[in-house]
Amino acid sequence: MRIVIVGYGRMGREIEAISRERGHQILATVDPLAPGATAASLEQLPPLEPASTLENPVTVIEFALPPQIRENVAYYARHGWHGVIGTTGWDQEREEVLRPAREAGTGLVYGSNFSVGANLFFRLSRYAARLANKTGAYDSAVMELHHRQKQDSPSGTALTIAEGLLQETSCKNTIQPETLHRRIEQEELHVISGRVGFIPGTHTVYLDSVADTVELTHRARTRQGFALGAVQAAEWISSRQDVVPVDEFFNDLFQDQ
Ligand SMILES: NC(=O)C1=CN([C@@H]2O[C@H](COP(=O)(O)OP(=O)(O)OC[C@H]3O[C@@H](n4cnc5c(N)ncnc54)[C@H](O)[C@@H]3O)[C@@H](O)[C@H]2O)C=CC1
Ligand SMILES: O=C(O)C1=N[C@H](C(=O)O)C[C@H](O)C1
Repeated sequence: MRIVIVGYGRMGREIEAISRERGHQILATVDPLAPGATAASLEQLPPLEPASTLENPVTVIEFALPPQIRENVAYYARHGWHGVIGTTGWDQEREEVLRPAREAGTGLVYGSNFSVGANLFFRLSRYAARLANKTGAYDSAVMELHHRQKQDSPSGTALTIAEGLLQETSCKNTIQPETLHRRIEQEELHVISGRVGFIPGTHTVYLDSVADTVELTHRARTRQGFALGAVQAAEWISSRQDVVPVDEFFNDLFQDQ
């Protein structure tokens, strides 16, 4: 695969290492600040030869920051690049961001967490919430802890977990990500964020009743799990022509339709 890496920070460097281990070619790394990047912006990148085609695609893997996501995805679509978008913090403009790729018919897979473990966890926490909901006895909440450098809050992963819980919990209909200075309403699902030290990403779902608490936790030990999943998703999307959430990649991997 011919890969361009956009965002050459902690994740970009992990992705470069894993891509090389898997025999892929890194055409360029793009980052306005990171030392060692090939170009500071997409516009400064020389034309890639040969250009991206369905038979010989360029696949971009982006783990950057959200302010320029709209321009970036439009650029990838214009150049016929397929892509993996791991950048978080742009959920509220999802459809506008993805539209150019849908119109261009390039393959694009996006998601808040590309690790196998987190994607197992999305499914397990949703299943647990479904069972708890049937009893009518359990309240729920989500808590996430990340390193001090993280810029968005709550994490994209916490929001994905929370969206899954909302789907399964009849008495809740809204995510509450703020610190509250009042009693929480029954229909609000509290999502609590903490920032400390170097934690790569820990997410806990609480299902709490008068009798007991069920706690489900996913704890990333390093960033390698995120990066390996992203490179595998890039291999998968490079021969497709649709725009899909990462869930679809994991449906194939888990053979869970
Ligand atoms: N989906 C997933 O599995 C995961 C997603 N993430 C997300 O990936 C993103 C990056 O995470 P890290 O690598 O830890 O952050 P980081 O801060 O180490 O690296 C981000 C890099 O992106 C660069 N950047 C900012 N705007 C850019 C642009 N327009 N074009 C190119 N580069 C740009 C910054 O200069 C920085 O070097 C965050 O949004 C984070 O939440 C992180 C881990 C896993
Ligand atoms: O910024 C991070 O580090 C992470 N971001 C993603 C998120 O926002 O969910 C994934 C992972 O938790 C690490």
